[in-house]
Order: sequence, then C-alpha cells, then structure tokens
Amino acid sequence: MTLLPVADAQARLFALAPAITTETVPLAAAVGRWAAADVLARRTQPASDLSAMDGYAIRYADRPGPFALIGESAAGRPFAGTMAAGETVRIFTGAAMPDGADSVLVQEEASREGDTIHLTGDGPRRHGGNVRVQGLDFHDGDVLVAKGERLTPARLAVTAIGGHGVLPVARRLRVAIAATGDELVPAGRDLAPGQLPESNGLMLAAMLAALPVEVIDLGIIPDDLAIMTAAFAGIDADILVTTGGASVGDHDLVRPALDAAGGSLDFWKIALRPGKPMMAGRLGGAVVLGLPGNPVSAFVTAQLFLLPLIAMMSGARDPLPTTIAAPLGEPLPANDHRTDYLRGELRDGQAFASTIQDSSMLRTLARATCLILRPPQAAAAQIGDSAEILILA
Ligand SMILES: Nc1nc2c(c(=O)[nH]1)N[C@H]1C(S)=C(S)[C@@H](COP(=O)(O)OP(=O)(O)OC[C@H]3O[C@@H](n4cnc5c(N)ncnc54)[C@H](O)[C@@H]3O)O[C@H]1N2
Ligand code: MOO
Repeated sequence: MTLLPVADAQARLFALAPAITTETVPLAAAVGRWAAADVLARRTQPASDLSAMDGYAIRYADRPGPFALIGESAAGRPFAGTMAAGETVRIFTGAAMPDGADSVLVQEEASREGDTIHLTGDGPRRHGGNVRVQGLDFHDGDVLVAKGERLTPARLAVTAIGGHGVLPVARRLRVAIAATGDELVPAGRDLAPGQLPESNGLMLAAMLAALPVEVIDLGIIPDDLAIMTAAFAGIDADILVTTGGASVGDHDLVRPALDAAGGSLDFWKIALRPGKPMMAGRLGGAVVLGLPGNPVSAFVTAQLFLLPLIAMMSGARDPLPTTIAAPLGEPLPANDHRTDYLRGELRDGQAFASTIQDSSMLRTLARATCLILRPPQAAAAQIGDSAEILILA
C-alpha cells in the first residue's frame, strides 16, 4: 500500500468533516473559538477627540499663555461649554476634548495660581499634541475580526469596545476519546505484570483543554472486537479519536471494529514518521481518526491532524499548524520517503534534535520544545542549514 503524503491526508481528513451549525454566545464564552462571520465595528473608537494625558486642554496657538481656567472635563463627564481664546479646561486621560481646544498641556509642565495656568515647560510639541482623535482606533463599519480568525483575548476586547456583546461561533464540538489496548490500566493504579499505565487518552484530552470542545472520555477499550464495536456503535460525537490498535498486528482491531460498527475507512497509512499507521474514516455523523498507539506517534498525529480538524470544523480560516524557519545546531542525516517530525529543542535560536527518536519515548517528548520537520527525500543537512520548526507551546 502506498503511503499518503501528509498534506493529502490533511485534505482528505478535512473533506470528511460535516458542516457544523453556528450559535451566538456572550463574548466571555467566545474565547478560543473562531469568528463565524466578519465582526464589524458598531461604533467609532474613540467616539470623539479625547485627551491622552492628565493636564489642561488648550489652543496650541495660545502658547505660551497664561490660560484662564474655566472648567473641567473628566472621562464620562465632559465639559459642556466652549473654550474661547486664552482659556483652558482641566482635563484627564480619556476625557472628551472641549469644543474649541486642540491640544493638551501635561500637568507636569504647568503650574496653577488660583484660576490661572502658567506654562512651565515646553508644552505640547505640535498642534493636536496629546490628543487621540476621533476614530484613531477604528471607525463604525470597520472589520475588527475577520471570519475564521481565532477569538483571542485581544480580539474579544476589540469586539467589546466595538459595540458587541455576543458573537456568532461554531457550536462546541463533541470529541470522543478512546484508548485501546489490553495492557492499559488507568494512571496511578498498581500494575500486574504486562500492564501499562494509560497515557495517550490523558494526553489527548489535555491537548484539547484550550479548544472549544466537549470531551467524551470512552476510557480504555480492550482488544476485543465485540466490545470495541459496541463502544464505537454507541457514540454520539462529531469526532471519534482512538489510539492504538492501528497497525497490522493480530490485536490491532480499530479498523475491523469501525467496519463492524457500520463505519467506513477513507485512508490508512501515511508517509509520516512517527505516525505511519494513522487512519481516518466516518461513522454515522462522526469523523473517525485512528491514531497509532505509540505515545509519540499519537502526539505528533494529534498535532498534525486532530487539532487542525477541530479548528477547521470550528470555522478556522487557517487550521493547519504554522512552522517557522530556524537554523540547525547540528547535522542531520538524509531522509527517506516519509516526512519526519523530530523531537528537538531550540537553544539560542538553533534547533537540536534529540539523539534517539523512538516513538515510544515520552521523556524525550516531554523535554521537546519543538518538532523539526524533515521533508521526504531531504538531503543530509549541515549545521546552520535552515529547517522548518513547529514550536510546541
Ligand atoms: N509489522 C509491523 N509492525 C508495526 C508497524 C508496521 O508497519 N508493521 N508499524 C509500527 C508503527 S510505525 C507504529 S506507530 C505502531 C503503532 O501500532 P498500533 O497503533 O497498533 O499501537 P499498539 O500496538 O496498540 O501500541 C503501540 C505501543 O504503544 C503503547 N500504547 C498503546 N496505547 C497506549 C496508551 N493509551 N497509553 C500508553 N501507551 C500506549 C502500547 O503498549 C505499545 O507499546 O506499530 C508498529 N508496528
Ligand atoms: O510511525 Mo510509528 O509512529 O514510526 O512509530
């Protein structure tokens, strides 16, 4: 069987995904989700010219003064009148500029004597100095967040100040996670000979913690076709992700169980190391992603397929992981036909791969701060050669 290139597998996986309905949620519930429509400003910010400093609103042409103090403008309590030549209004940061004023004299450069203000320093450097003009940040109708952009804390803040209280987003996905394997027992238990603590399901759920999903923990499913089939057949989820049982051994039952549960396989085996035996298909309304059992393979395939699938189904415009270029800190051998994602560390801006890259080694993965991408058939690389790096948060 020929191995599917990673990009082709990502495209085929995305093609399996059903459309997800949208819902309108309060801003505080939208963090980490993706805007389902362009978010346009419903007001202009600032709505009027505002002072950027605490001091005195003046006319620039009136310098060097002195100035006659006629009132005060504070944030939320603007000065009601109009300032004439030679006059000034006490003003605070964020307060509306009075009619007639064009600049702000900071209070550190002013002295007060009764109702007369004297200039003690250089004063505002230009006409309009220390003033935030109306619309400096944005105007009514401007696109504040584009459809498909992630709703980061700063983007939520701009939509709030842009006049929104709710936003349209894709509904929260339901992601069922199943660890398969007779050897597995929940973490922390005493182990009988041959048993192994379950770590993949835990790791995957943790990788999804910051995503807008509801995790359905199917726990540990033994290598038993009837039990596995029943567990799959009963799921009510948008995505079913399994780990283990993906390879060719006699106890690798995820494919037969998917088939027996009435699902269909779309592809199996990709040109990737680690992660070759990954499979994808459908089961009822769910996309099925069968990740390999080796812990590092499960981690890498989750980075390259599961997280992007969730982002894509949740409306992300750019769901695939982004890479940066970094110089290698050591030589690397030529690569074969599989894209390689080496666990490594960035030190002083240079990328170093861990010496042993066995896909069972969690301690190496736990130390890794990046994955170093080696394209298929890459020639041997020297120190200083540029490599694509996926930063691990
Ligand atoms: N003859 C061949 N053998 C294998 C091939 C192959 O092409 N031909 N591919 C190898 C590759 S590559 C991988 S990756 C593994 C993946 O196999 P499975 O997905 O079937 O994984 P398992 O056999 O179930 O488990 C592998 C390994 O990982 C441990 N494991 C599994 N699940 C968990 C879990 N939830 N938590 C912690 N550890 C887990 C399991 O005990 C095994 O040690 O196949 C190769 N073989
Ligand atoms: O692809 Mo396996 O994931 O090499 O260990």
